[in-house]
Amino acid sequence: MKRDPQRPEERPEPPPCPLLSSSSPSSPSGQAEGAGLTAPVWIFGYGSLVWRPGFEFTSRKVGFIRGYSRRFWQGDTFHRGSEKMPGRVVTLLEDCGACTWGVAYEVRGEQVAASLQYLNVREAVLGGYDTKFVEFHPQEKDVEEPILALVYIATPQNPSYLGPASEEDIAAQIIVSSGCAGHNIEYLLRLADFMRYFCPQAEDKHLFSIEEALISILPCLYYTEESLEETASVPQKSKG
Ligand SMILES: N[C@@H](CCC(=O)N[C@@H](CS)C(=O)NCC(=O)O)C(=O)O
Repeated sequence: MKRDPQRPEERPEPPPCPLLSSSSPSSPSGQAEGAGLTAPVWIFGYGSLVWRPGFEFTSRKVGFIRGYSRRFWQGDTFHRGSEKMPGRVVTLLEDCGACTWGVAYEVRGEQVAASLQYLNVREAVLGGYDTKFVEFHPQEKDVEEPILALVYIATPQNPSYLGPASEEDIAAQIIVSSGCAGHNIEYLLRLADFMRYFCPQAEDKHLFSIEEALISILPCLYYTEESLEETASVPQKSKG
């Protein structure tokens, strides 16, 4: 039977997450895990993880990673889309002059295995993301050294990768997509809101151009009370 990589149950097994060691209770890491002494792990989120981590964490910091740009270039047939209408979610594009802002979460003790097992399913198995380690730079200046963090990146080799498209086409695809986690519009707007409120100093032309394109297609999303009153006060053109 032809393998359909789009179907989650048929997706090729993702590479094992480096931190989910199959350590036995007798091995040092197994004993540490058993005693809840696992070393803390930092997980960097830059898409839905910034507003819906979905796992328990000890602390979190807003900040950025260097050398990557955020792009709505990953298809999604589960969380924010379907097999017939794949949604678009974000991944990272290697871009040596760029920074991507997001949130790093610190997990400790039993939170480590629980969060990594949860994310392995949500991101790797269902989302097509791989894992790698990056240097995270907290926004707070009291932390000098960057923090090593795990990040989930969807590479062009994964079967759901969609790659570049115009901001207008991406917005149009987002407007018609929804999945098990909700509408793709919510995914875009919550990420844009996160950036506006928590990283107002950061630029993200790609994200805000898509949001702008979406508003021009769906202005109702962004009418405020005042603008509706203004519109109402505009004298109606006489039908002639
Ligand atoms: N790995 C990125 C993107 C994560 C992401 O958006 N993954 C999708 C998987 S396709 C997801 O978890 N969606 C859940 C949701 O949309 O609520 C991050 O760190 O935030």
